[in-house]
Amino acid sequence: MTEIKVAVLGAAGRMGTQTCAAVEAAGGLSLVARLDKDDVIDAGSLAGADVVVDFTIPATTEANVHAALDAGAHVVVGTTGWDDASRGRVAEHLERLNAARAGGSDQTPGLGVLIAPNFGLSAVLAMTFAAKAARYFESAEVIELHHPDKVDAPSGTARHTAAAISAARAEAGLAPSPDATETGWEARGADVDGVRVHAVRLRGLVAHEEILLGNPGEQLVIRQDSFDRSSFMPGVLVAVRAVVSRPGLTVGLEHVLDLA
Ligand SMILES: NC(=O)C1=CN([C@@H]2O[C@H](COP(=O)(O)OP(=O)(O)OC[C@H]3O[C@@H](n4cnc5c(N)ncnc54)[C@H](OP(=O)(O)O)[C@@H]3O)[C@@H](O)[C@H]2O)C=CC1
Ligand SMILES: O=C(O)C1=N[C@H](C(=O)O)C[C@H](O)C1
Repeated sequence: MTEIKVAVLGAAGRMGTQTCAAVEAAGGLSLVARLDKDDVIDAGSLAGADVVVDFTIPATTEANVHAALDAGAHVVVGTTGWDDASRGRVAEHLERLNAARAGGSDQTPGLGVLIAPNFGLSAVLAMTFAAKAARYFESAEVIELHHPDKVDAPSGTARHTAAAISAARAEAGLAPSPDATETGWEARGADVDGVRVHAVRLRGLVAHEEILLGNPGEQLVIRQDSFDRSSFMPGVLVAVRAVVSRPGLTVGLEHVLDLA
């Protein structure tokens, strides 16, 4: 593929605006469609896009992905709100479409969907380091801090981080983090796969995460800060270029960056 044609969903939003500008400025990519709320997503409105990038809202992102796939496009998703069930439905959709393609005369590679809870390199590295360190610590908690216009909590990044910590702890045979709390559970944050996650919303912030790992007499703190949404753009462009040759479902930019 010489030039990758890109359509952006949620194009008028905070991330969509920056994504359109980044695609327009990038070599080898061209922006062919900007869609937002109330725009129909089909082959016509996507204007021949090879890759659709979704930065919309949790309530609509899954439906957007199915519509983009039905229009024959690969999809990069930054929107939050995904769970095992919604990811499973997208994986099934991809299997069906790609099996039909393989059986036909069309020899183009299968379609791919890349869902990345966070495109920031500092965040992807923080999650990777946390997953690697988790097996060595008795206690693990996550604090995510965001701008107060964010509609969901805990953040998709914190959910992904907690899931990775939880999997590492389970593999190492660790017991649950010690916690003698008997009252006031509402002050202990959300339970995400057995890891406590605390969400802060504060004017002036963009997107930040701290992973606290504790042992008797010591603590490891892993912290990342996105001070500006420009921090997400290199990762978005990496994902757009990668998804066209990654058939099926990929969750997490760490797989594309060979960090997994
Ligand atoms: N993976 C990552 O690295 C990052 C992910 N995010 C995530 O991306 C998502 C978007 O964040 P952000 O840009 O800050 O949010 P915004 O609210 O600024 O943007 C969302 C945009 O989507 C539009 N929209 C709503 N419904 C639809 C629809 N059905 N079809 C198309 N567009 C629609 C909104 O329109 P209207 O305002 O008119 O409703 C708005 O323009 C969030 O889930 C956020 O958590 C954010 C930053 C980084
Ligand atoms: O809404 C945001 O701003 C962000 N959302 C993503 C999330 O929920 O993890 C990624 C980043 O934290 C910014």
